[in-house]
Amino acid sequence: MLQSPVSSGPAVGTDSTIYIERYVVRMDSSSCTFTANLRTHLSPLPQWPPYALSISQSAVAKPVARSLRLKRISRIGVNYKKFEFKARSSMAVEKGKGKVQVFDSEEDLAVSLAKYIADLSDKFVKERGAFTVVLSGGSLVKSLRKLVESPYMDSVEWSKWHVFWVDERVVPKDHEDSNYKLAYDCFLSKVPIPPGNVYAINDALSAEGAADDYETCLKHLVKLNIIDLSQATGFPKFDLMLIGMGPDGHVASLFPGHPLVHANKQWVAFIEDSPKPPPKRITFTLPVINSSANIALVVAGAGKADAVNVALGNSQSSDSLPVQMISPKGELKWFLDKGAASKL
Ligand SMILES: O=C1O[C@H](COP(=O)(O)O)[C@@H](O)[C@H](O)[C@H]1O
Repeated sequence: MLQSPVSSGPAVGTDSTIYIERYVVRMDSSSCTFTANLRTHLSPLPQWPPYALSISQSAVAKPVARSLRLKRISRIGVNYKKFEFKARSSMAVEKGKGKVQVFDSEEDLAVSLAKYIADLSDKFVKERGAFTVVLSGGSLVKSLRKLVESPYMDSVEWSKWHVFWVDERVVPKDHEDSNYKLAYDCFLSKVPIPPGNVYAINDALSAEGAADDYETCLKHLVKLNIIDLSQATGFPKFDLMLIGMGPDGHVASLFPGHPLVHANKQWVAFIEDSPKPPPKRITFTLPVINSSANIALVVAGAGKADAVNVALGNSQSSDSLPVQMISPKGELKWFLDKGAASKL
């Protein structure tokens, strides 16, 4: 089974043939599992808080799906092969609300996402000596799996990463609903990010307390220049937010029709009546999300096609879905698989 480009990822968006230097061929599956011994994993958790130590409709063009032609050319050795490779994604289409890329499969999406994240990591580490990354829960985390493979495992400067959550369920960190646990099992436990750079919520507090505590922590990290502050908005400016979307068009824990969507004062808000269980959660507010330097909206699966169509299609619907309210000061990039883009 083809797993990861070793020396360069497949460039996308052109008709041209792309030469991939080599692919690692493995028979095992890379999907994450949840069989880890959490107690062991949770033992090195950092203290909390760690400092006591977020189309122009006329411009919409239908993405053109391209087919994969994979032809083996030659290679020495068992694991390394050279392929003639046709890009597996459609052209990147510029829309008023960002750049949209549609991939033939979620696997191709994951390959491109890894390269995008690694490139941004390089850029920010060079520019400011740190990389602030905000994760979502849910299906987004599985799409990060290529980052824990070659070449990124060795090339990314993990020690410079600072990891946050755009939303978190107020449950113990070893609970199946915890976004922290999901990220830990699938991603964080496999990369050498210093535990003190992983900012989980204080799960001993109420939802309100956890939101206040998280906001206090963010403010402290702004003072330390670990997180940038947007001069334009006065809200924190994260280097990259990796945001998933629910089938109903919710992002973070901002749900359609919920008043929290309009919260514009606080950085971190709490919710105790989330329509999606569990009910108690904390979430970044939209002004924080939209102050990001970069946002990747990662959406896979036909079950989300309707919401994607509302957000990016030609329908004249009003701004009713939270995902439509993502409009960052920085760059917005959509990573869609064919299923998610099937109604565009
Ligand atoms: O509850 C949540 O849902 C969204 C979407 O999850 P998905 O599994 O449909 O991708 C997620 O982005 C968010 O972080 C999470 O708390």
